[in-house]
Amino acid sequence: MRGLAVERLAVAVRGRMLVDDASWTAPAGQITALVGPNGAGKSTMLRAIAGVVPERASRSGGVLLDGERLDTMPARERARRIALVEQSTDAVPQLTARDAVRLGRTPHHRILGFSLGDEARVEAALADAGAGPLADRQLGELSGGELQRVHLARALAQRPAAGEPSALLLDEPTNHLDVAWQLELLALVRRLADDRAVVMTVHDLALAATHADRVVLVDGGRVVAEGSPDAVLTADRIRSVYGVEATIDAAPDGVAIRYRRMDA
Ligand SMILES: Nc1ncnc2c1ncn2[C@@H]1O[C@H](COP(=O)(O)OP(=O)(O)OP(=O)(O)O)[C@@H](O)[C@H]1O
Repeated sequence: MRGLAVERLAVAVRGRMLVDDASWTAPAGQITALVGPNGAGKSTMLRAIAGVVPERASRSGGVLLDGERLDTMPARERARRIALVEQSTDAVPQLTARDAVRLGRTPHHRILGFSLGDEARVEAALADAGAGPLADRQLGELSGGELQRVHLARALAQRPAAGEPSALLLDEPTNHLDVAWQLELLALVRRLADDRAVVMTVHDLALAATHADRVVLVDGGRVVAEGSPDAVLTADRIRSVYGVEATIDAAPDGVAIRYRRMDA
């Protein structure tokens, strides 16, 4: 399969399973939404795929990109293929947005360092993520949504040349974004998914059902279901995983979901 395959991934800290025997796929050319309650293990899964695990954690299982094992690949090579955009990347406040995005090109540097081609990729990534006007601002003075766009630009700058297998992992990318920027971001993510696997964690199940091609539902570190949004996001599953009643309706431009408490 072209894309990402997660095979029996497990992450444990002091005997506690944060990710528990999780297997799922994210085909290239599609957007896969990773959904589940707070603490379900979504961020831990994305980080483990990118090769990052908590201190003193043990990890097992495999991750393949286009059939090639990522977990045994040298870190630099893996960093060229997998870009992870996190909710709260430890940003250096004095860095300008452009410099932060330049860091995304680091895994591609050869001995001579930054090339003109790298500069062009940085400017294009800033523009694609809607962060062009922010390029000379310092990270410490940006709003949450502005910072989110800079993080996305950095991941875009990191991606390899077209045609090379790659995956983009986005942890709550719509967080902090106003509605207009959410739609911009989702359109951009759709374009990026054209030739790569894109995985995004989201809490908004209607957004996942409307914009993702596939949904992976996790709970307690385990995969509860995976497949098309309408197969995975049923009222029964939402009740058993989130403990709320849901009414799911087809809307002209996607899916609308209303929630109420079980005892209401
Ligand atoms: N460094 C760590 N050490 C120990 N436990 C951790 C660590 N990081 C996360 N956890 C625990 O792992 C579990 C999964 O956390 P994770 O952040 O992956 O969940 P999530 O699904 O992304 O949640 P949310 O929707 O709230 O962001 C949680 O119980 C969390 O407390």
